[in-house]
Amino acid sequence: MTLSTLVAAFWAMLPAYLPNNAAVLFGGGSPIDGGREWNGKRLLGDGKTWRGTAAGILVGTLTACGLNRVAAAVEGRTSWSLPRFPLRASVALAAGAMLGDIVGSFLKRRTGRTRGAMAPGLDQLDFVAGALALARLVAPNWFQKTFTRPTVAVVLVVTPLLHVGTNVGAYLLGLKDEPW
Ligand SMILES: CC(C)=CCC/C(C)=C/CC/C(C)=C/CC/C(C)=C/COC[C@@H](COP(=O)(O)O)OC/C=C(\C)CC/C=C(\C)CC/C=C(\C)CCC=C(C)C
Ligand SMILES: Nc1ccn([C@@H]2O[C@H](COP(=O)(O)OP(=O)(O)OP(=O)(O)O)[C@@H](O)[C@H]2O)c(=O)n1
Ligand SMILES: [Mg+2]
Repeated sequence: MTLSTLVAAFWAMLPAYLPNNAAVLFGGGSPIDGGREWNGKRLLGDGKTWRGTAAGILVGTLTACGLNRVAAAVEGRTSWSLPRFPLRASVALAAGAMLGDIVGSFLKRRTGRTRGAMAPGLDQLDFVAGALALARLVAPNWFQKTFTRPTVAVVLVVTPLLHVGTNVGAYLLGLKDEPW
């Protein structure tokens, strides 16, 4: 795991990382499932809101646009490979992260976990699966160039660490009711 692969993986994943942070900061309001239940359990729960999802997609897409400008500004001055994000890849990473997180919540409700309950592994990787799957679907050539096997391996190892770290950080700052 070289530093260059670490940087490329983190860079490529930022448009999928920051949507989760944005949803924490700007989320709330009407739940996506409208309070609907299935077999006596909520479809998604109050933790998945329209505002949080929209904020996440917007912030993730804007993050990718900003990273493209940073990459252009430092081009030639760094040996690191800083991927550029086509618009459809940007939106796919951000929307896929939100969609993956929503599917994670759907599965958590089906297993009887209440909103905010811990689901180790699922909590840390549901949004990664959604982001990578949607990006691969809508921008296959870009995806293949950007998410090489080593990069995906780094993403799968490093993301849970970052996820736990930022959740604990947000909990300590009073931004989340639980540190996961
Ligand atoms: C990484 C380690 C070991 C320690 C990190 C400590 C740290 C960075 C604490 C910051 C906490 C904080 C206040 C962050 C601000 C954003 C925020 C409100 C985070 C809360 O979100 C937590 C969580 C929500 O996801 P969930 O709904 O699925 O539970 O976020 C999940 C984390 C990820 C999706 C992956 C990790 C995310 C990042 C590395 C992005 C963090 C980026 C920033 C804190 C801003 C820095 C910006 C750039 C461009 C580097
Ligand atoms: N699509 C989303 C995702 C997250 N959030 C906000 O971000 C917080 C943290 O997200 P997460 O940990 O994924 O939700 P939980 O509250 O833990 O709910 P669940 O058990 O369904 O994961 C949520 O409580 C909610 O306030 C939101 O509004 N909309
Ligand atoms: Mg949670």
